[in-house]
Amino acid sequence: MSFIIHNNILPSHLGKTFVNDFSRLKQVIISRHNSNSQSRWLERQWNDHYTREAKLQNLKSRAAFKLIEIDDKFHLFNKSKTQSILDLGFAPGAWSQVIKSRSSPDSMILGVDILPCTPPHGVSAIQANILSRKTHELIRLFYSKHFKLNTIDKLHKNHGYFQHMLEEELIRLKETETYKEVFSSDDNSKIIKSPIDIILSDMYAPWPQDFNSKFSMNNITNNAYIRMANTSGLTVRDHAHSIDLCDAALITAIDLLKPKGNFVCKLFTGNEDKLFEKRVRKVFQDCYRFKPKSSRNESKEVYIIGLNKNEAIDKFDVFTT
Ligand SMILES: C[S@@+](CC[C@H](N)C(=O)[O-])C[C@H]1O[C@@H](n2cnc3c(N)ncnc32)[C@H](O)[C@@H]1O
Repeated sequence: MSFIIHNNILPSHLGKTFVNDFSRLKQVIISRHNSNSQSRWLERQWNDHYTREAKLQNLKSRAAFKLIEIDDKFHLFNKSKTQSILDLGFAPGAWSQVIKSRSSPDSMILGVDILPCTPPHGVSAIQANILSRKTHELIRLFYSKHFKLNTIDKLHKNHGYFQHMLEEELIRLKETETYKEVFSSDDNSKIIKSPIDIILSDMYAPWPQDFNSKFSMNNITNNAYIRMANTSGLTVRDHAHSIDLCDAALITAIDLLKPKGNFVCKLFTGNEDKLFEKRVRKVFQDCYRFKPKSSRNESKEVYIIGLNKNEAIDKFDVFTT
């Protein structure tokens, strides 16, 4: 079914080519970028141990090592247990690669990103904005085994589904007898209200788009981003934007995570981060703040880990006190 998208990992010869041509490529690329800040950024990337290691291991980005460190410490993924795992802001897909390699083959892994991106092999993906309530409904549908979405339409098998297509699909689904039977039935056992074991969010400013892609100037994508990035002053904006996305991830966890489920959320620190941590403490029995070694010292990012979601949560209480 085309709602589930598979792609293939880079052919292994690409890794070898990368190593052989490494120095030459470095010179060419750095010399093409005149501005000091661009050159400094590129220089840092080339010299960074984790960036090089990610290339060698065919990982989509160095972000993979942050999740590896988080999992080594908090033991989220289980190879011998089927888990439902949601990766928010999954593009370009390094975390999804780690999740896939550390979880059981039967686990259901869904990536959600506002940008179009083909997920790693064995991972499913939708292109949608997590700030939209409809996205939550679609995620719930995905994990509900009662539905097989889009069995015929293969139009977007390489790029995922755009939000409006998913919404059209949802409207169409609501008319079907199966939907009415499951979601309007008094038999609660059929409804999987909170189907997910682990929710991870590494969301932040959209990953640069592939400008050769026909989707690169897609308005649906860019409008949503512009709406979110509406504060002034860079550090303040980074923090405010990050808190908005963290709250969106926390609401997703309140709505869709099973009791005892676990949560990981990237946060750019600032004057509101203690408040966010306080909110996480109301939802989970245990809450930790973790800075992986692979996260650069100069970066303001930290990861908030919520373990063992509480049974009953009063959303109003979480967000008002
Ligand atoms: C730092 S990247 C994630 C990297 C990813 N964890 C990996 O390992 O490859 C942050 C992602 O969050 C996504 N994002 C930002 N806002 C979003 C939103 N409102 N809904 C869904 N995804 C969003 C961006 O498009 C971007 O791809």
